[in-house]
Amino acid sequence: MTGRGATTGIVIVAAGRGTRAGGPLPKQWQAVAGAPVARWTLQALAPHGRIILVIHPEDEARAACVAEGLLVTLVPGAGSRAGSVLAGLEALAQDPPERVLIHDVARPCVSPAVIGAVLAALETHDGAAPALPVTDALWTGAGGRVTGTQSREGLFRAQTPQGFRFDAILQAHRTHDGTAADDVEVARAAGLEVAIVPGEESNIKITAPGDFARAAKLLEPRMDVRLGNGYDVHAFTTGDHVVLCGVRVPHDRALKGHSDADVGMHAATDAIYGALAEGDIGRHFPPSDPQWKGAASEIFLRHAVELARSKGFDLGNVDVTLVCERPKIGPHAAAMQQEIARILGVEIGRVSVKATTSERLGFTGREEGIAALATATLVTA
Ligand SMILES: Nc1ccn([C@@H]2O[C@H](COP(=O)(O)OP(=O)(O)OP(=O)(O)O)[C@@H](O)[C@H]2O)c(=O)n1
Ligand SMILES: C[C@](O)(CO)[C@H](O)COP(=O)(O)O
Repeated sequence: MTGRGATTGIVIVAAGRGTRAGGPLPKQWQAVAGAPVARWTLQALAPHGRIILVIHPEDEARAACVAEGLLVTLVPGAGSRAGSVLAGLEALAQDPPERVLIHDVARPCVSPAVIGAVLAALETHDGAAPALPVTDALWTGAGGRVTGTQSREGLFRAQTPQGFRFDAILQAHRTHDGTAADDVEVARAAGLEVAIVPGEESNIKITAPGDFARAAKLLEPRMDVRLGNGYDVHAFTTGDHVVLCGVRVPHDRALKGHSDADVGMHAATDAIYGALAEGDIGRHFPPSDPQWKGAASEIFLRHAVELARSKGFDLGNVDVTLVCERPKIGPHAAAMQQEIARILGVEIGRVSVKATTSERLGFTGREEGIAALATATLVTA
C-alpha cells in the first residue's frame, strides 16, 4: 500500500507492431486528431511521474521525436506485451518508485479521472485497475453460428492503466511465465489483491482500423467559446461632429480623446481583447505613444479581431450599446452596424449597434460625454 505523495513510475508499453490496426506504420506512431497516438498517451500520463516508454528497437528515432519535450526514457521491449512490461519495470528498478502505472500506448484517450481513481485505490490496495462491467449478452459461437450462451454475471472488460506497488509487481513479473494478457493476471498469480475502479467507455484501445476514427472523435478539441465585455467613455469638447462605430455623425459638439474618440468602437475592441484575456486597447496602443494621436479606431478593432484569428478564434457576435441623450443614434445605427461588420470581416447579422439614453441622469444625462458598452463572443475556428 502506498500513501498520498508516494513516488510514481509509469511504464507505457509501445513495442507492439499493431498488425490488427493496419496502416503504413505501427498504430502508436500514426496520427490521430493532429498528433501521433503515442504523443496523446504520453501527454495524458506525463503529469503523474517519470515515464519509461518501451519501444521496438527499430522505432527509436520516431519515438524520440514523439517524446520531445517530455520527461521520457526509451527502453527496448520484447516479443510479447508481458516481456515489454518487464523490460520497463527493470528500467525503473534502477531507482525504484513506490508505485507504478502500467499503460498501453494504444489507449490515448485515458482521462485524468481514470488515472486518479487508480492512484487513489493504490492507497489501500496492492493493485488497482479500471474496468467496465459486461452489459451485453454473451454467446459462444463457431462457424458463424451461436453454439451456446454464457453468463455475464461478474464479468468485466479490463482497461489500463493498471497500478501496483512497484516492488510487488516487479517480483510478480520476474517470476511469471510471460504469457499473461495483462498485469492484473500477473499480480493475481503472485497472490496480490487488485481493486477494480470504474473504467470509461472512452478509454478505448486502438486495435482495429476503425478505432482511429473513434479515437479522433474523442481527442479532437472541443468547441471553445469566449465571452468578453468592454466599456468606454469620452467627454464632449467643442466641435461639429462625433465619430461613433466608424460613422461620422453631425453634432454640435465633438468627443475628446487621444485617437478619434470613437467610444463605440473602443468598447467593441475591448470586448474582443477581454474575450482573449489580452488586456485592453491601452495595452496594445499606449496613449503615451504619439503615433496613435488622432488615429482612426478602425486600426484597434482590426488588430483585436486579427489577434483573435491568430489564436484560432472566429468572431461569434458583437453587441454595442451607446449611452447618450444626443445625437440620436437610430438614424445611423444601420450604417454603424455595416461599418463594424466590414472591419471585423463578418456578416452583418453578427453585429448589433443600439442606443439608450440614461433618462437625463448622470454624466451622459447631463450631456457631458458618451458612454458605450459592448459584448463579444469568440468561438474556435
Ligand atoms: N511485444 C509487444 C506487444 C505489445 N506491446 C504493447 O502492448 C499494448 C497492447 O497490445 P496490442 O493492442 O495487442 O498491440 P499490438 O501488439 O501492437 O497489436 P497487434 O496485436 O494488432 O499487433 C500495446 O500498447 C503494444 O504496443 C508491447 O509493448 N510489446
Ligand atoms: C492490457 C489490455 O489493454 C487490457 O484490456 C489488453 O489485454 C492488451 O491488449 P491485447 O489486445 O490483449 O494485447
